Amino acid sequence: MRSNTAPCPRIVIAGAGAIGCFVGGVLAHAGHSVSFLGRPRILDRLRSEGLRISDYAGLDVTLAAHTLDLHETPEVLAHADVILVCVKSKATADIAVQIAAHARPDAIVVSLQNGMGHADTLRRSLPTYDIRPAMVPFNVVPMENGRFHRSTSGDIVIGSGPHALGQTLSVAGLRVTQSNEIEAIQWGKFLLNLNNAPNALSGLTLHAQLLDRAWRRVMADQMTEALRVLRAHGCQIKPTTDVPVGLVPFILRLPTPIFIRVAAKMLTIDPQAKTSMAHDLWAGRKTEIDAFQGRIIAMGREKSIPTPWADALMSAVKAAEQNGASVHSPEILRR
Ligand SMILES: NC(=O)C1=CN([C@@H]2O[C@H](COP(=O)(O)OP(=O)(O)OC[C@H]3O[C@@H](n4cnc5c(N)ncnc54)[C@H](OP(=O)(O)O)[C@@H]3O)[C@@H](O)[C@H]2O)C=CC1
Ligand SMILES: CC(C)(CO)C(=O)C(=O)O
Repeated sequence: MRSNTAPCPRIVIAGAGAIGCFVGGVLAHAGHSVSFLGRPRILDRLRSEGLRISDYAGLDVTLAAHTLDLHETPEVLAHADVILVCVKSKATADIAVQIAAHARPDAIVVSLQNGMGHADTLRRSLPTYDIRPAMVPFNVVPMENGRFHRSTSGDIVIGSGPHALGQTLSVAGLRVTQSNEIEAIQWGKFLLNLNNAPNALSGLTLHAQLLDRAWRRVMADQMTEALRVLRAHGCQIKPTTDVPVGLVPFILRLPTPIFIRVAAKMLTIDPQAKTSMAHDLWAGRKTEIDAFQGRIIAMGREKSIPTPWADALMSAVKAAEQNGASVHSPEILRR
């Protein structure tokens, strides 16, 4: 970034989808200069309807179409002080090449993606850039007519670095903090993302899935399996909530009436929320399963730890990607 104190950096959203449109919309609404790089599928809707951003706390704003700076080609990256990478895991290497081709060398590149290792992928093409991994704790639901609704709470955390970027990006409706422990924080979120696959296969909203004990047991069992693998690798894990990670599987296995009382905070989700993988799978798009269960399978192999849950969920999601999504029961996955 040109200056440590640049009051209003130019921000480019690299990948205008659910997270990119919501975060970019909130920043633009707060007065930041924001450009959106995305696909016609999304941008055409924004051109005709504007960008509507809403959240669980009552935010509901439409940014008029003529105020939006929308781009389908990467030349816009040349104007960025800050690039927020909001593409899915598999698109990271491609966007890194585009950033390398167009962005200024002093642009700060922040990965707002789920999964581990995206900062490293970006660094391979951008070895001299200030690259910041980040963790987005909340869910954004892409809705009809160019509306993006944030359905859960939490602050974005970005890795510490030379600029007080968290402060710059914090605006009304969106708090961004910085941390020296970003990798541990990302592992904490990674554990939650292991539920993206069961949620997608269940066909349920997150709220309905959490109220179903059989699905909660699936979540608990695969989290226990993943914790064994991550601990064998010595990974530091910081939970995204006040509950220690080791306790979460126990809480998930509780009978539903007790779970509802103990985990009231976990159930504070808007009724329409589904994971990003659910949206992809049911729209016939490829998912991020390789970055989630795929990672556990690979890490398990390295330590000769069997990962039957990750294997089963991987197979079910790959089959659904190939043959079309269908509603699964928790019992089918248990076989
Ligand atoms: N949705 C959510 O609630 C949350 C998502 N995340 C994470 O954030 C990341 C983004 O997720 P999400 O917003 O849901 O994803 P989306 O698929 O909704 O948005 C990404 C968009 O970027 C586009 N894109 C990909 N490559 C390029 C490119 N080179 N140039 C222009 N546009 C491009 C994609 O198009 P195309 O599909 O054609 O490639 C897509 O429209 C993921 O890692 C996800 O796990 C994190 C927290 C919550
Ligand atoms: C739902 C949430 C916030 C956690 O699993 C998410 O990260 C996603 O939808 O990808």
